[in-house]
Amino acid sequence: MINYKDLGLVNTRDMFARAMKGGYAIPAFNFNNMEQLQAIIQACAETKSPVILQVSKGARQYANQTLLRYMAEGAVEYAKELGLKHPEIVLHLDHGDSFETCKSCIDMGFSSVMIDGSHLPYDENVALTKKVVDYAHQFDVTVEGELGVLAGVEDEVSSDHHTYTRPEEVVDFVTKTGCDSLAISIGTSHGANKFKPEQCTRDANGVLVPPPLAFDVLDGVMKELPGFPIVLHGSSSVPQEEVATINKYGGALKDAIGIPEEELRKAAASAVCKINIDSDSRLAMTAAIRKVFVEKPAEFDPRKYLGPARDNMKKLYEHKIVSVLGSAGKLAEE
Ligand SMILES: O=C(CO)COP(=O)(O)O
Ligand SMILES: O=C[C@H](O)COP(=O)(O)O
Ligand SMILES: [Zn+2]
Ligand SMILES: [Zn+2]
Repeated sequence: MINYKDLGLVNTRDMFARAMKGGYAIPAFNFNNMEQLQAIIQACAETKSPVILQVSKGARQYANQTLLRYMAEGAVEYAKELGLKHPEIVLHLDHGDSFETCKSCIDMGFSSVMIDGSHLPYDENVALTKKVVDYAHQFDVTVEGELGVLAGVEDEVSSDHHTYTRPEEVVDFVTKTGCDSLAISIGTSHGANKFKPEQCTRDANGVLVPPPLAFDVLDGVMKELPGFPIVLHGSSSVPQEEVATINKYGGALKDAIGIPEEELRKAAASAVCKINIDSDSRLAMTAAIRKVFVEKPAEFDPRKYLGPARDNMKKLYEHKIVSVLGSAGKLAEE
């Protein structure tokens, strides 16, 4: 049993309270490998931003959960080396799928967990989330629950149909479970193809324009739960210049489209305190690597393509922090 506080990590409580007051959101970036983690920490150190490092089930399988945990511990020291006296780094389990997974993360030093019972019948979601909260809170670990189903991977019935969060359920859910934040569904989804072309319109230049998010649902939730931290999953913007680079250098991404950054700015200014971004980092990494492979086909030192990939991800993370989420300069102590 290791407590995250001994690793220099923090939970989300204070971070979210400040983000709520200040009208900005904390970036939640997924990481699976060293270059991604370096890019995240470099971006946070330069912008003096708090950050949530997310580990998914897929990341645990790919990289090993113990190794990722030690990498996050190392990230605290790395952030200090880069000049932050008091880094604020959360190590968070993304989409925890069982009590056992959440417990094992808490026991090895995670400071925050998501228990995703959104696909379960309501009462089962409540019971599972409460069980995780009761365990987590003994160690001051914060818990994110979820109500509503995101389109796509979370929605196994059909990807056409998604279920927005029902504002009339949120007070009951939060009261019964004691969760610290709530992920909601208002039209975002995971991956780089968030909308079908037929759901979109086209602007004067023929560029796809996605349908707007359901801000009325977010408003409804905020009315029911004033001051409660809300989380948005599936919030990559799918930068079209990265998509174009990937396709120029041999990729085959079709109809890739994300959430316009203007909508994320609006969400960040509201009760949305955590914005999850993974796909954009994957696109930035892939674009940079493809470019090197095509332009320098004789290169075989991985540092020569993973280095540019890291730089491109760092640029993306900084952009999100500074120009979209507004978390730059928001550390509690300098
Ligand atoms: O929600 C996410 C991780 O939980 C990531 O969403 P994106 O696929 O939009 O980056
Ligand atoms: O929620 C999804 C995240 O982007 C993690 O994705 P993954 O399950 O492929 O690691
Ligand atoms: Zn979910
Ligand atoms: Zn997610």
